[in-house]
Amino acid sequence: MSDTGATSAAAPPTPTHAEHPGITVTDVTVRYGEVLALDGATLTVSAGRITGLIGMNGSGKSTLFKALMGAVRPDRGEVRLAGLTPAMARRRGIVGYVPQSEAVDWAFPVSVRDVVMMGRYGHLGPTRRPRSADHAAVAAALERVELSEFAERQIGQLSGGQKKRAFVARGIAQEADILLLDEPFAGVDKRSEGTIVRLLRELAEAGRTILVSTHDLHALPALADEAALLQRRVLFHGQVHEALTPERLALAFGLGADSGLAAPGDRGANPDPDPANPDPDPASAKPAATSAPSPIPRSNA
Ligand SMILES: Nc1ncnc2c1ncn2[C@@H]1O[C@H](COP(=O)(O)OP(=O)(O)OP(=O)(O)O)[C@@H](O)[C@H]1O
Repeated sequence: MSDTGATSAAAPPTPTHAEHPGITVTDVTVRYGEVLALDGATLTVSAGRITGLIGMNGSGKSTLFKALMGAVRPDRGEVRLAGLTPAMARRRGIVGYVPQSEAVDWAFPVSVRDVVMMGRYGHLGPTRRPRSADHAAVAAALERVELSEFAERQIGQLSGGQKKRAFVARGIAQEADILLLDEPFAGVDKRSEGTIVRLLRELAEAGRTILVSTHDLHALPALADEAALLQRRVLFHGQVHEALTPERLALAFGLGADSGLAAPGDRGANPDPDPANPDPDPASAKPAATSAPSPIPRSNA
């Protein structure tokens, strides 16, 4: 664990797959014209761990995912997935991606089964036709996310949570070593959230490397082993309960430490969330009833 700002300048040599099967982001800077989206971001995600990536709107979370998927090329620095460049990792089917809902054309005429089958493309033989093993893998993935009965539905006709589960099933069918999930809980009902959290924990225990961006700090202790606070660069990376202190959250969300922004573990002092805003976005959250800097207990310890 570390407050990583001080260490980001020293770029370590690129690890090989054998040395590091997870994700390494080394001193990555990304600009969109005049906009500096990432500024020397450095992060290591170990295999078998789930890391929550948290930061306010515009802090660079999606840009980091795009860099990991090779959709944007860093101006400086490098990313490696299992020691490979994004293009190589994608070609080898090592990395699975659950995109933000806004990034998907839900009107596209594909069924839920088709979407999950996309995860099998890297496994198809020269004929590019799915074989019985591929159909079986898709059926098993659909069952794991509890979507078997929706398999033939057009993907856009699912609820927000079901759509996310369909993309998680795609990653499961792909058997990807590394899973990237951009805001998997946005617009998701509690049942879907619970299903996704449980599945990701199972996948991590099976050795997968998982990076999840989320605004839902309350989901984080049950979900993640570690948390990384992003504000163009990684301000802190360590145990979840160490990241979710009022001081560190204030740093990441650009508020004064005395703003009253409470860590999820402080919920006990305010057990009934505002029914109009049950899962407040911390960037816009009104001050909670307590500002006591008590670290939260990890429920996955
Ligand atoms: N294609 C683009 N062209 C120009 N600026 C962009 C582009 N994409 C993102 N940005 C800017 O880069 C910064 C980082 O954006 P990014 O989408 O990575 O943030 P984010 O943390 O994912 O935000 P959110 O939580 O709102 O999804 C923002 O200032 C954003 O306006």
